[in-house]
Amino acid sequence: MAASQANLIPVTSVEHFQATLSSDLTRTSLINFWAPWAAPCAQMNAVVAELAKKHPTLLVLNVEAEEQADIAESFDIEAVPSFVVLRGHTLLARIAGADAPALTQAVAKHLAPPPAPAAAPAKTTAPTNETPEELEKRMRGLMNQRRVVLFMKGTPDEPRCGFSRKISGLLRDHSVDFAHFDILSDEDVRQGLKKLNDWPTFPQLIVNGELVGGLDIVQEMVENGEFDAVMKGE
Ligand SMILES: N[C@@H](CCC(=O)N[C@@H](CS)C(=O)NCC(=O)O)C(=O)O
Repeated sequence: MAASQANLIPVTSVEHFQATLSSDLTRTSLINFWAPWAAPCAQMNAVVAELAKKHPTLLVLNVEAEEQADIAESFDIEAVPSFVVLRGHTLLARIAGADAPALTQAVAKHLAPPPAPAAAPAKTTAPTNETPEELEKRMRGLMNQRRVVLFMKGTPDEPRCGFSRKISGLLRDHSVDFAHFDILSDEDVRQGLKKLNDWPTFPQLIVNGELVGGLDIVQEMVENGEFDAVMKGE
């Protein structure tokens, strides 16, 4: 992604990132975590470029999340696009997903003096009155909605994590008929499935209502020839 603005900088290394941030600790910065394969990132990169143009005092750092994995990890970035607003090294706001109005608002709010006290906003969880039993029943329903179900970040057309992108691509390449569920849309299911299936990460691939595994397991199954038999029940 080319930088067309002096205040819009593609980050090339951890050292570059730290040096650029540290050059003025009073400045408000917007960090844009993106990936070249994610369509929502292309839209948001355009929004970010507009924000850089509109606010010349804002420092905008574009970080390609998988290429600069150390930086992404240090901000606990779990999916792209994700954004962090900082003043110096102080975290002012996090925005997950392609939410242009929220991003625009956060930038406007934190550019305006006086600086708000540092606060990491809580992740959004849909309010729910579900009991643990009801949640388990709902999760089991989701796991059994089709023979093969993929719990992933984003959707097969718009994945929001490299692992989810690879596994959904692999299922499509092998013509597997599968349903999917975006766990970023439901924090209760996201945390609940980790416990129910005793598996700490996503993607989670379910066949006949049972966890088969994540990307590594499925890739192994392709390599050792078990994949088609398990996925298609051959
Ligand atoms: N090696 C794992 C990689 C999956 C992974 O590390 N996923 C992380 C990042 S996308 C995750 O789901 N973390 C827990 C979470 O975000 O709730 C696999 O084979 O699937």
